[in-house]
Amino acid sequence: MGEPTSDDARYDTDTALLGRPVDEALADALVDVAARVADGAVADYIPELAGADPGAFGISMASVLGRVYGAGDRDALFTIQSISKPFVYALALAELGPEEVLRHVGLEPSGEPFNAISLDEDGRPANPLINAGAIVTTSLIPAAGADERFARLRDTLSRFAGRELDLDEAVYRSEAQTGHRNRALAGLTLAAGVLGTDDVDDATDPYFRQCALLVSTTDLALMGTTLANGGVHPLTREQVVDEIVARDTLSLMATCGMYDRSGAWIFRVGMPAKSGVGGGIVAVKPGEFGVGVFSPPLDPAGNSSRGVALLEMLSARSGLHMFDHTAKPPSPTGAVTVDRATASVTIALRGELDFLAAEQVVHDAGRLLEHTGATTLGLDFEDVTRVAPIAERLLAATVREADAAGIEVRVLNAESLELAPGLGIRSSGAR
Ligand SMILES: NC(=O)CC[C@H](N)C(=O)O
Repeated sequence: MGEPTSDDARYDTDTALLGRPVDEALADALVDVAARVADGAVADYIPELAGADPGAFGISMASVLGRVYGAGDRDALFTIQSISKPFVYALALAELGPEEVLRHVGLEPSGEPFNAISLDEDGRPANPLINAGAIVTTSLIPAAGADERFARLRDTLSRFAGRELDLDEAVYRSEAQTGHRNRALAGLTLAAGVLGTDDVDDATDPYFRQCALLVSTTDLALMGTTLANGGVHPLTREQVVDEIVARDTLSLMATCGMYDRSGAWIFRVGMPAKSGVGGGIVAVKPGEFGVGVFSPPLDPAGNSSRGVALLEMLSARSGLHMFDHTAKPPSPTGAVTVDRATASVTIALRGELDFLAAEQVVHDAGRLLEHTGATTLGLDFEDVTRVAPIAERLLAATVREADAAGIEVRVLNAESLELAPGLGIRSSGAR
């Protein structure tokens, strides 16, 4: 094993200097919200949930670099409930592809409660995050029967969390005995021809069990971080789902994750999220971190009252909204080398090249060529971490323009970036 490094700092931060200020900020936020918000009621339509401690309150946060922070009841276990839905949807997308999944369940916010009888004009539930759509999604997971289907779901949710998740047998049984409405929703979707199995129990039984998996806020934070990190778990480093599947899942969470409060949620908090009637919420800051919160009393929409208030406050205080204005990024143009003897100029590029960065590079290159009279332009990609497709197209078009104007462009050190050869940016090899 050797000395622990930041890469295996599991469930801990690597230094007190880094860990304490974040933990303290989260603890302060809990105290603030606990003093202000006391409304809501613990879910009791699943009898076994009624016994939850209404005072339990916890939060965890995990960055894509694998550092984990938290405060309050961060280790308490509760059932994941509907927070399982986006992760099962991710598995369905990965297994069947978006087109096939879309034939069975839609992409539209329903504006209705989580347990609504929802079928669109094609007989599909509005989206995979309300019960009807989630039950259909579960039914699509290829398996020989309910047991195998649940084993696959549990395995996937466990990979997202980075540890083996256990089942709360009592909550599962309690919902299986009383979940008549969910069985009815499954029956309706079977009649509409969109359920993936012709046995209703083969859909609802694994669904009830996926909802009864036990998680802590830390598990939720890490599950969210895996989505934030392009599908790669920040600690196990496992690619749980493809980048595009993670993106698709976050899209649904942004539009449908909080049921008929999804509009207000994205307006106020501005993060893709998913709630569950166990009192948990997961929220994601793409590219940065995941947050898990837990407080059992629910608002009328079935979202944790304190959880919603806490995330609203953190978003406002810390500027976490996905549509916050971002400042101009640092210049993508680093060191410039001019070689008068060979009439060449070389620009060292750096960071992630998005449209704005590519625009800047093209602008800077044009100016340099004008001022120096150089006829060869070197673009050195050594310190570039990624080239967005739109940036690649802009650069490729510029290379063609330059070529027509008699300027030779040399692309250096771009081997690891997998630039599309057809676009005309080809590496001339190392310097
Ligand atoms: N909103 C939820 O968390 C609902 C999940 C719960 N298992 C149900 O189907 O009713």
